[in-house]
Amino acid sequence: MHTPSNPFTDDDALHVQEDGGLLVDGGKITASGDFATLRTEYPEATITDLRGGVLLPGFIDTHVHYPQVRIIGGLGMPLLDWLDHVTLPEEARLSSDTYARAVARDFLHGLRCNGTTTALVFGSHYRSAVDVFFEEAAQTGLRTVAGQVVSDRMLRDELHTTPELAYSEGKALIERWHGVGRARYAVTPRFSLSASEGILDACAALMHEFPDVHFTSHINENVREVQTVKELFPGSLDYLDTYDRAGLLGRRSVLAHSVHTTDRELGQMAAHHCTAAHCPCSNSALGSGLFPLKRHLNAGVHVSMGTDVGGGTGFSMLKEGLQAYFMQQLLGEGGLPLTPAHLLYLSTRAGAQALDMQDQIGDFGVGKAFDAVWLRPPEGSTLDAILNHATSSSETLAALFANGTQADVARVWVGGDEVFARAGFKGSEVVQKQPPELVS
Ligand SMILES: O=c1[nH]c(=O)c2nc[nH]c2[nH]1
Ligand SMILES: [Zn+2]
Repeated sequence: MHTPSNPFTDDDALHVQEDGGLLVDGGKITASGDFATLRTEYPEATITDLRGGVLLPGFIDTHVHYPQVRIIGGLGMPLLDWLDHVTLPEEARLSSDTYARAVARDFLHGLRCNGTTTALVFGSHYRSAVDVFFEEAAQTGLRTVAGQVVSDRMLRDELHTTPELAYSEGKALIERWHGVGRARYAVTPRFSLSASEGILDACAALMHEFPDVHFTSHINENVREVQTVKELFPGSLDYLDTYDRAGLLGRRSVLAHSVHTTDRELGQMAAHHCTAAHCPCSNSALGSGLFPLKRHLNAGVHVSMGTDVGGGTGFSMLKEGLQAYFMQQLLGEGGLPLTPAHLLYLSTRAGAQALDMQDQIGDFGVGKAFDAVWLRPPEGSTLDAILNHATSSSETLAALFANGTQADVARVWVGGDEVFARAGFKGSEVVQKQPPELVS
């Protein structure tokens, strides 16, 4: 199942192939269709038999923090208290490269064992911890867009930098990592609350010098945060304007949360072709608010989804999709009822568009990389029972979002390379050189 078009504008966006096949060559999809037909057309192809499960495009998480994997679950606080008491003390520990490497491994494992194949990752405030992250990411084969987080006020001294250092360290990281293997760079001021105009200008200088890097930050997440930003930037029209004036907004800009965004800001986000990364579990856990999805879409703002680990509650994009659905239900008249096709789109293709990678990933179209997650619930599990009795593909997809967890992720590929296999599903036992006799 995949969504090669946008279900918010196309009622037939969900494509389902029962007993389908994908021909993969050099990591890319070169043909697709009915399995029996493909088997006749390509008799020499090695077959990976994925019956008994559902194959989806790999999930694309467009907002997630690498230093926060070990503090997931700090419930009971609003954003600014949670940052002070839980998050920033942990982020300061990444001054140690040894600690940072262990955290990076935990983080990357969390992504791939949940079926996430591409992520836009908030890095560390420490340059060396960002190097460590990219080194470890290269080992896993995941696609990562990541950057050094920069701030020069309101956090803790050891996490602050200067505009000059932000520029020089950012430049060195871009030159070392951007476009190397599956890594890309994102210029990442933490949020305007912790950034002077000088830091935002340093970020803009990097983006001017390297026009194909990405930009990401937070926006309009929490009412107290929004008020403080207003006081800190008296010359700006609103929160978005603090980034806009610095020249940071464009097609590759992803702004996380956007819960309390005004109509003026939405109009400007659309005009700049920015993406809002909706993080429903984080918004629920930190009590930030209910994301106005309908207003974003009506204004023409592109929306993707992120887990926001560790404000969010885990790496599962299935859980995130379900929470997005819940929040729209809770909004009543103001909400947008979401179908399983919307949830799949938000978890996959919408993320590819946010990263301007829609020509390479996000669906199973011919020419795309084979980035995929095979969901196969353990035999005897509740989800297994539900899927065995589902009467339509839409029911199957809804059940995956409502019940699916990490335990249901059996195999994951990026560019045709297997990056995760659950115990018992390691490649060789289901790959056969000769086509098996089909068993109905
Ligand atoms: O959810 C969030 N997590 C963070 O780490 C953060 N920093 C600034 N604003 C933030 N919001
Ligand atoms: Zn965040």
